[in-house]
Amino acid sequence: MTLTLPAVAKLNLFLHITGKRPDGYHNLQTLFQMLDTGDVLHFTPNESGEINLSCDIAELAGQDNLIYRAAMLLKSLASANAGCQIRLEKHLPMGGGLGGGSSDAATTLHALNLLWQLQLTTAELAALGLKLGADVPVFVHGQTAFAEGVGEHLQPVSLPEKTYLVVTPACHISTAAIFQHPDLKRDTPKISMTELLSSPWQNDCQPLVERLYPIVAITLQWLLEYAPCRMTGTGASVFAEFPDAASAQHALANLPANCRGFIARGVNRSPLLAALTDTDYSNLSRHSV
Ligand SMILES: C[C@@](CO)(OP(=O)(O)O)[C@H](O)COP(=O)(O)OP(=O)(O)OC[C@H]1O[C@@H](n2ccc(N)nc2=O)[C@H](O)[C@@H]1O
Ligand SMILES: Nc1ncnc2c1ncn2[C@@H]1O[C@H](COP(=O)(O)OP(=O)(O)O)[C@@H](O)[C@H]1O
Repeated sequence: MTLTLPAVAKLNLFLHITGKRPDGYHNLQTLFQMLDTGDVLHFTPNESGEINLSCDIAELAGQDNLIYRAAMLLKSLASANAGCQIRLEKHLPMGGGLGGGSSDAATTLHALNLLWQLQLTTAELAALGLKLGADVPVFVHGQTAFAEGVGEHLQPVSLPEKTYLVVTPACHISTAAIFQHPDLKRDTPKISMTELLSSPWQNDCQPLVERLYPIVAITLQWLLEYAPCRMTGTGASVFAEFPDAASAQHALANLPANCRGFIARGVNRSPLLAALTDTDYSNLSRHSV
């Protein structure tokens, strides 16, 4: 049998950097919006004791993929012959501030927890996920949430479910390079979630990224013709909220040549969480190998 599960994207509706920790990581206050769109992963368990990852994009099939690394974290808790063939259908732009790699890792943790009958709780999976990346826990929990710390202290938030146009200009931005940059604004005062939710939303990385990557600034100027817009994460993707899919489609039809774009709906509960809670997987492992 094969278990197929989604791994959706996120937007940072706002992203404030409130300080730098002694270990070099930064404390954030951010609002993670789950989208209904993303990658798809297929898990076929076996008793080979091996993890095999395949993907049409050859560079993603290696052992540095977050999917492989997530599987190896669980492998150390499973029986020696626990194995799995994993196929990644990659749809999300990579390195675009949409969290695609982190989301793939979170879906992998849930899938193998089920298939190998490890019975880890969501909180335990999130703690394991944090070893892989600051963005992994929010995808493990699968809820639109306000986050603090490096993104691991999460408080679910219920937002109106809006339509977004997400646009990714053709440039690759390293998250680490933005966080290391001396000009990054990293002293935004920490304020309460209630105050944040009712203040204008901004991304502290955006001014620096716009300066270092003019294509991001140009893309934001283009999108601003249609709706107020912002950058997600450390970029390069930008997004705007639209009243309906038709108006988002109108902007998408005029996308600049050097950009990719897609329309997605914001959701309070990710499709992964919906699949995990709405499906009865209790018989899964008996039929799985
Ligand atoms: C900034 C955010 C906002 O959602 O998004 P992205 O643009 O990457 O999607 C995330 O916090 C990114 O999370 P993630 O992409 O998992 O980052 P990680 O792999 O943990 O870290 C990459 C590098 O960024 C820096 N880093 C990351 C997170 C953080 N809170 N402080 C940091 O200083 C560190 O230098 C780290 O070595
Ligand atoms: N499953 C994966 N999907 C995408 N990228 C991955 C994956 N595993 C590792 N990576 C690496 O992580 C980097 C950041 O990926 P991604 O999560 O898409 O971006 P971001 O953190 O900006 O949202 C990629 O450039 C790629 O080298």
